[in-house]
Amino acid sequence: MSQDLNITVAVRCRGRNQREVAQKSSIVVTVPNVSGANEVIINTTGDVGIAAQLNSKRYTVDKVFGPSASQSLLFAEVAQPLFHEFIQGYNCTMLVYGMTSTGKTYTMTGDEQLDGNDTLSEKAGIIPRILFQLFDTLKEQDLDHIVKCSFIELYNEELKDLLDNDGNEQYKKLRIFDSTPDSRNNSPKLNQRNNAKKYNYKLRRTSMQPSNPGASGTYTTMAGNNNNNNSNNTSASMSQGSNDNNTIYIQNLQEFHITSANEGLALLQKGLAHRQVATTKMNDFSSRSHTIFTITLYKQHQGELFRLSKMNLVDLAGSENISRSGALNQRAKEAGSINQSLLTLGRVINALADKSSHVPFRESKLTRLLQDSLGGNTKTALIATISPAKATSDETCSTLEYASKAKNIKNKPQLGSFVMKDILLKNVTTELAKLKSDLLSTKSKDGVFMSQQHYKEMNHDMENYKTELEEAKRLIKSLNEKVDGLTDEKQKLTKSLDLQNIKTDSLNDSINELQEKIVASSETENQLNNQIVTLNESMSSLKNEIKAFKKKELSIDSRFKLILNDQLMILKEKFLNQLDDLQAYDDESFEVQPHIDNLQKEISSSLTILETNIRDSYQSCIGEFLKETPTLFKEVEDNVTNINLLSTHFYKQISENLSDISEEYNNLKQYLNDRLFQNNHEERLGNYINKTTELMEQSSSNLMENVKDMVENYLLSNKQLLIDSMQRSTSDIIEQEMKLLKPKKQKWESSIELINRCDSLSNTYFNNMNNTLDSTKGNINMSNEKIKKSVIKINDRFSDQERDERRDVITKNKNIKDNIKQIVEKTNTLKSRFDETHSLAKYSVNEINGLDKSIRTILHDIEPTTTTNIIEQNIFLKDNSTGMGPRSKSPLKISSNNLNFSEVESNNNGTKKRRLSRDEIDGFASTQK
Ligand SMILES: Nc1ncnc2c1ncn2[C@@H]1O[C@H](COP(=O)(O)OP(=O)(O)OP(=O)(O)O)[C@@H](O)[C@H]1O
Repeated sequence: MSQDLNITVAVRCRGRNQREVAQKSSIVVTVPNVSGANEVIINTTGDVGIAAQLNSKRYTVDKVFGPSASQSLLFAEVAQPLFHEFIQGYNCTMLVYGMTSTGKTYTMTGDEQLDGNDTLSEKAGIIPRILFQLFDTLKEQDLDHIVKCSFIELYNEELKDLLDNDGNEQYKKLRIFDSTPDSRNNSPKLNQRNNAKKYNYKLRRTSMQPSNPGASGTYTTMAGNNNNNNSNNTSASMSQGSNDNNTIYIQNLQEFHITSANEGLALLQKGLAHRQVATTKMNDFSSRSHTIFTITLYKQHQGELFRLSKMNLVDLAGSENISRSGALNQRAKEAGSINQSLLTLGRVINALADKSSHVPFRESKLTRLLQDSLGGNTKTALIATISPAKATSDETCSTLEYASKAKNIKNKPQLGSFVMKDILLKNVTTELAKLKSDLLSTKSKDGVFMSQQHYKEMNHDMENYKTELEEAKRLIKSLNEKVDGLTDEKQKLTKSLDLQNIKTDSLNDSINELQEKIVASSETENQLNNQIVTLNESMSSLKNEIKAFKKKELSIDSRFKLILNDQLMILKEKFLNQLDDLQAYDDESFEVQPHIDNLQKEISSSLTILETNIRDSYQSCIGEFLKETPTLFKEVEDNVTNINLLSTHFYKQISENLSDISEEYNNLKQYLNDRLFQNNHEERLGNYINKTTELMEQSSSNLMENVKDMVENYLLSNKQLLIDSMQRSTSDIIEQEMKLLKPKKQKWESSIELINRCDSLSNTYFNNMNNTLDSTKGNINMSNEKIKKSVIKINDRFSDQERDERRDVITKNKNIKDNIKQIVEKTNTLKSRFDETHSLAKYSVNEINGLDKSIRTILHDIEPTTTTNIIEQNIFLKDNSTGMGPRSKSPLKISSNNLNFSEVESNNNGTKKRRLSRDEIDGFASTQK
């Protein structure tokens, strides 16, 4: 007779997670740090002190575990006792229940991976630990045994075998059946089950093949207690509550025979991989389904007798507050389904706790599956997981409510049924034989040896497979066609992509070329700038040299003026003085004409040489100017021409490049329009590309236009700037120079006029002097004649004696003597004066030579420079054009041939000579200044 036993209820409270810490959600749950209490206190009011104690809610359970409770502690305290029952032959169920993200999966499964030494990690949950404990215990007990596993999922009220899938998504549909003994007897399905006729014939590649008995049967019970001891154990009825004979069966559920904990772990991992998990606001890996991992144990009891027991390990999906979890669409649907099934579970718990006459097991699949575990024949433990945070205190209260209620549920645990070894063996052998036979038949293709039912099922399966195969073939064909089409398209696209790549490459090349050209252009531009700088420097040096030249010119001018004026004045003064002296001897005459002629010649030749020298110096100076100026101007002109040429070349190159680019763009556009995406089904893409191309083209051409305009404007403005600045500076300089030169020229011209006037005055002076000398000579000759005639008369008058006497008389005649003496003295004085005049004239010639030398030195000092030549040439060229150029003949019209030093005022007698008045001399000097 079985004893009623309460469900064991434990509460596990984790620490606050990162989200709760981030939300600054305070801790409202009081639990021991590790374990040791059986009460959970929750203060939802926010009171402190005694008020808090009074107003807090208290929930009593069997065991309470705090945040520091380890997985091993939980296993030891809650799972291990139940495991012992299981190994004794009891059917056991362990459930984890609680709000989402409170640690249900962590508690039930935890870290299921093995470390390098094939041992479990500290974080391993209950299932891995049970598997290891089981095989360790079986090994210790050294009893014959068979262990099998199954893994089911309840997702959105749909049952799924998590171990069924073998790489494809086709799951066999699982169906729940429950039957009374009557229905079992009458049910064809039950008959099938009883006869162990239904097997899953799917061959397994691993050692974990579904094994008979029961394990591979189509019908599997959730509870191992089987009232029908004669059965082959593929069916097990389980007593539940008052209805002992109500049993749950799951059609098509597969069980896998395992021989080690590792194999069980592998199955667990495989099933978990297929479980519905999603990320929610509350949990990154939230389980969206309920799962049940079942371990079935056939353990040798006594002799040939084996005991069947089952351990159901249930990980429920978490209840969640949809508004808080932020679930939408699929997640919201899942949450609705989860909450619905949990609500039913809660009602079942309530009904069982309240010992209600009606327990709503059938209201959800979850409660139907757990029918035997809650109030049935199993030993059950429930672990309620909670969070300590205030944010979830409502859900925590609700969980604790159910947990404390569940504590009141009483089960009637029963030992599992016995199975005879021979039956087990027989079933296994039969199954093996069938499998072998099927295998052999298949291999030899000489027929089929199987039951009618099996054959029908096979046929049915075959038909299904055929249909599936046909569908698959059709699918493959259509997929192949699609693949072909896609391959063609891919090839076309690849080709066009290649072409496009080539075009892109060439475009890139063009762009690179253009960039190089732009770089070259910028270099040219730099060169131009440098040339402009050099030109500017030349201009400034030219200005400086012009300034220096002007200075020199001024100094030459002043020195020349000074020398010319002074020397000429001195010369004239001397001549005039001598003329005065000469005129003092009015009536005297002697032979001075040859000296005067010589002197005249010498002075004339000196003046001619002086004139020639001055003219030569001036002409050589001007010649230097004229020679050098064109060179510089030619250089400047060449530079400007070069700049022009370079600019034109650069502009031409840029224009060519721009037209190349524009052509490339046109080609690309043409190509994009004509060749790319011709397929109609790509129309939208084509339109889009065309639009994009147009936009690209538009923006590119805009860009190019901008660049072109910019470069063009830049070049033009540069060119214009250069020309303007050249023109401005040149014309400024020319203008300035012309302005400065104009008075100079006038002065030069006036000085030349003065020299000419001086020349004519000299000529007059010389003529006068000649005339004076001629008349003096005439007077002297006349005096001579008179003397001669007087002597002849005297001679004629007296004889020789008389002549002697007369001579004596004459000699004696003091007057005559004195007269002759006077005449001789005068003649000597005149002669000496002439000598003096001659030497003075010589001195004057020397002076003039000195003057000539000074002028030469001054002119030699002027080093004609290129820049002055430029300006001079420019000026003279300009003057030529305006009729202001240099005279073809020297302006110095000094004629030495007609050089006269005195002006003779010819009166009618031709004897009266006039001296130049002092006023005339002063007037001449002032004009010279
Ligand atoms: N006691 C604990 N100690 C350490 N970490 C824990 C504990 N409980 C839960 N966690 C961690 O909290 C996270 C959520 O846990 P878990 O996924 O097990 O919650 P759940 O209740 O199964 O949630 P859901 O119902 O959404 O599936 C996991 O990262 C888990 O490792």
